[in-house]
Amino acid sequence: MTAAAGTTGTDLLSVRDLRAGYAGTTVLDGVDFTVPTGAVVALLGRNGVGKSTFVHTVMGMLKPYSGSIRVDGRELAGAAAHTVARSGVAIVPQGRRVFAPLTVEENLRIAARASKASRAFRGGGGPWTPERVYELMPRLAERRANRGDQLSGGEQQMLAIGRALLRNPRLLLLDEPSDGLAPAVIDLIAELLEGLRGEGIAAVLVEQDLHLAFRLADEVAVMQKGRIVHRSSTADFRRDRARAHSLLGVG
Ligand SMILES: Nc1ncnc2c1ncn2[C@@H]1O[C@H](COP(=O)(O)OP(=O)(O)OP(=O)(O)O)[C@@H](O)[C@H]1O
Repeated sequence: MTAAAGTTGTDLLSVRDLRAGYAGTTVLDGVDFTVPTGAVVALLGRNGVGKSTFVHTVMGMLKPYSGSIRVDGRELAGAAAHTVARSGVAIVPQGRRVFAPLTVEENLRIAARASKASRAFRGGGGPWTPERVYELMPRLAERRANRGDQLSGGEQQMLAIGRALLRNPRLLLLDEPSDGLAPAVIDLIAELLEGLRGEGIAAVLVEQDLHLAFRLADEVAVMQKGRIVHRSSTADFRRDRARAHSLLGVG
């Protein structure tokens, strides 16, 4: 992932005037959002403003009422999740959601099979395989015979990231990877995600942990009531503490 703030490259993800919600209620109320190719954009905001709803809608897990979602120029609003996945988008869902009764190895093999069946690899540091995931995360290699529900929260998060990588994504949607993890474990996850920067994978990082967001993101966007109300480089956002406080209620 290369530094992106201020770059003039094309946007890998371009979302315009996106409206979505549940059973007729409006949660996303005209979201405009972009991710430059290879960049990491943190999506911040207080609880309940619609961040998870946004990533679910981009992933095709929730159909939007209206608006545009383009990945590499291709319109995907309303497309099914498997079609979005074929376009190179993968999600690491909040709460991890690994297959609890299956081993680490089985979780990874299933993800690898689904990926192989659906599409070809498209660039970067070679296709992801379970072996490559183990190289990146030796902890998972040690636990390969353990069931999903026998893993620690941090190991489950690694497994969820590994499963997403096996989709060979160009764009990762990370929904609160720090959720429920101890600070030392968050640090491990941060190191892992930093290690991916060389792969050229772009990311939307939904995070409540500002330290983690600032450490990983090139740019910051803030959502309030289903709209993006602020966008800047991470460096500018960090400098303007008063603004961060007014937008997020933190100092
Ligand atoms: N499956 C659902 N059905 C109905 N309403 C939902 C559903 N999921 C979320 N909502 C509602 O949509 C709104 C936005 O929720 P969402 O989870 O997207 O917010 P968020 O910014 O990700 O919050 P958090 O940081 O707490 O996860 C909330 O009012 C929530 O109650």
